[in-house]
Amino acid sequence: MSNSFKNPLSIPVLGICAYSGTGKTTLLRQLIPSLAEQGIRVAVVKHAHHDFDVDVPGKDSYEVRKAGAKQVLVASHVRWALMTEAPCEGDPQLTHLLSQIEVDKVDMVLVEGFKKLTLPKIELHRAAHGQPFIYQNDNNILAIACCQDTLLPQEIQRLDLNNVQQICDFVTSYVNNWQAPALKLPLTPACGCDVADSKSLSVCQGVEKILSYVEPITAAEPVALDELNARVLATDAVSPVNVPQHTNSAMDGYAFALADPMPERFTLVGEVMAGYQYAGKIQAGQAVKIMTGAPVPEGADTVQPREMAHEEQGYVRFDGPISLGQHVRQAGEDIAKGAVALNANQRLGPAEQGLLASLGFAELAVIRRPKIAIFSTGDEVCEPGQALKPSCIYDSNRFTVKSMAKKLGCDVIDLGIIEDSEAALAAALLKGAAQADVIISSGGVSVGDADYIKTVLEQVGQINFWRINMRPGRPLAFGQIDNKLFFGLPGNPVAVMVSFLQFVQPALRKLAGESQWQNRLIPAISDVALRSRKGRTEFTRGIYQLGDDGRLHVKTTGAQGSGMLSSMVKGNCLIVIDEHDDAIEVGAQVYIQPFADLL
Ligand SMILES: Nc1nc2c(c(=O)[nH]1)N[C@H]1C(S)=C(S)[C@@H](COP(=O)(O)OP(=O)(O)OC[C@H]3O[C@@H](n4cnc5c(N)ncnc54)[C@H](O)[C@@H]3O)O[C@H]1N2
Ligand code: MOO
Repeated sequence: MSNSFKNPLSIPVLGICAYSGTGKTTLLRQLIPSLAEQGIRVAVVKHAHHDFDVDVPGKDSYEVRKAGAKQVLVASHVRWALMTEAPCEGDPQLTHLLSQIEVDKVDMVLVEGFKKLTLPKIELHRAAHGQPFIYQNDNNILAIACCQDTLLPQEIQRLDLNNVQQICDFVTSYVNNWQAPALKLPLTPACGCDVADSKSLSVCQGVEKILSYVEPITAAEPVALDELNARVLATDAVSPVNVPQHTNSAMDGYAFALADPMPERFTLVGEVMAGYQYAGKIQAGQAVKIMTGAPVPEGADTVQPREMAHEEQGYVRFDGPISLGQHVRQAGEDIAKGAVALNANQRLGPAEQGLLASLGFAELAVIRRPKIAIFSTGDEVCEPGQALKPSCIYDSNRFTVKSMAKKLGCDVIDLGIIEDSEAALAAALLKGAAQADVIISSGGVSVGDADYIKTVLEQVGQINFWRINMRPGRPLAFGQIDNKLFFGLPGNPVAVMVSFLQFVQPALRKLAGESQWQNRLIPAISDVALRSRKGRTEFTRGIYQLGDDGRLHVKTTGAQGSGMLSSMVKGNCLIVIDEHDDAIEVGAQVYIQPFADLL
């Protein structure tokens, strides 16, 4: 039986497998120097029996470990070793062990043992030992090193067990031809939408289909600078001025013309404050006292900060090295007059507002806000603030959806809770279509008896009911009512938010005129083992933080029920488990979508 293995490193990993006594260590001792001659620096991971020890009783490192230290790092100027007490059931995890290797110090890893893992291997075989071949039950064997008289099928690459140079050439060629697998990001066509079967769609197929129906709004309106947050620019913002307007000083100090050789001291001829200008021209050997932001006078090209200068009786002397142009901000160095400061179709936030203010804009043309009509369905759903009826729940979906839509700069029309009746639903859908660009409902898209929405939707528009290969958020209805977009999100509160983030968000951004937007994916190290199912993208709520190793680490928020909104509150990201993965081991890389963009 073989266990799946994914190389977490950016260098090749090659196994050497054999029954014990075949001569693995003897071969490694000869192979490693031969590889070194080829310029290949080798790391070795060796599986050992359970009570192995690298230390000797009596040594300080041994004694402190025996005293209970979970890790002991012993180091000299030539070598260091980290000993970690890590009792675990079964074999140690090779992926985790490999992540300890410093890939900038070696070119490949040879792995001895771990023969059940699906890593590429060379099998060592000695017929005289009477053991069976490993390759017959392991299709990861690249070559067999055996004695000359051993019979092997033609199709197997044969190596001479007693010819180290030949084995070295094979390994060298393997290393030289090895290519790191192409980066497969989840949620992109490259991730292999092929996994989806004919009855269901992968997440990227769903997004692609939805976006093909979205026509960006082009209508624009002038909006005051103060109100531009979350709006999308309708036209390029061309700078009417240079920023900064004048070449000015970045320090409180002295402005002068750099000379070679430098005079011993400069004659102080004046002082210039921010907001004022020095009227004259600076001559060789002269300096003016200058404040941060004040225009550098004509003739001066360099500023020395006050801390590096000594002023006495009308003169100034400078300490330390001085370079031409230091502490001088050139006119237009941030944004030049006539340059495009912000492109059309860019979403504006605080930084963009500040930049537009710095150019003197008081208002700008932006795309009109998309109008979104939102309602919840279900007789069990109650309005917050009212007494909760027996067997009912408060409506949370309308509030998460409204809030996310508002953050995306949409105008929200709240159609309330619609009872489970065909007439009420039809009326709500038609009202939404008459007033809004997009209608979003939640609930009633699965297969429950009271899911009237399906029948009604078939009457009022062209709606598709999809099964998306994802969790949470499997059922999704999408279509058009009177040329307005309709999203029927699933009822479960976490499923609503995840479906909104994956499907509604890109649609609303495109509708609002925003171009080139993509959900952000950031690599992080998983501190926990994660499970999924091949063919399904899993959106696990996670908490990411910077680890002590300076890398981003993530763990789950705990229980992941699709009705548990607390998981969205505790979390700061979704951990996206690709549809090709069914298991993520501790220490493996995963991708996360931080909530920072929207939640
Ligand atoms: N036999 C099957 N049952 C279910 C399937 C399935 O494939 N076969 N899919 C499950 C999945 S996955 C989801 S998600 C839900 C989606 O069902 P609906 O969209 O029809 O939603 P409802 O049944 O109306 O509600 C599901 C759940 O969510 C609660 N809910 C509904 N609206 C709100 C709201 N506004 N605020 C808070 N909570 C709400 C509702 O009470 C239910 O508990 O179907 C599964 N079942
Ligand atoms: O969409 Mo459902 O259970 O996947 O929440």
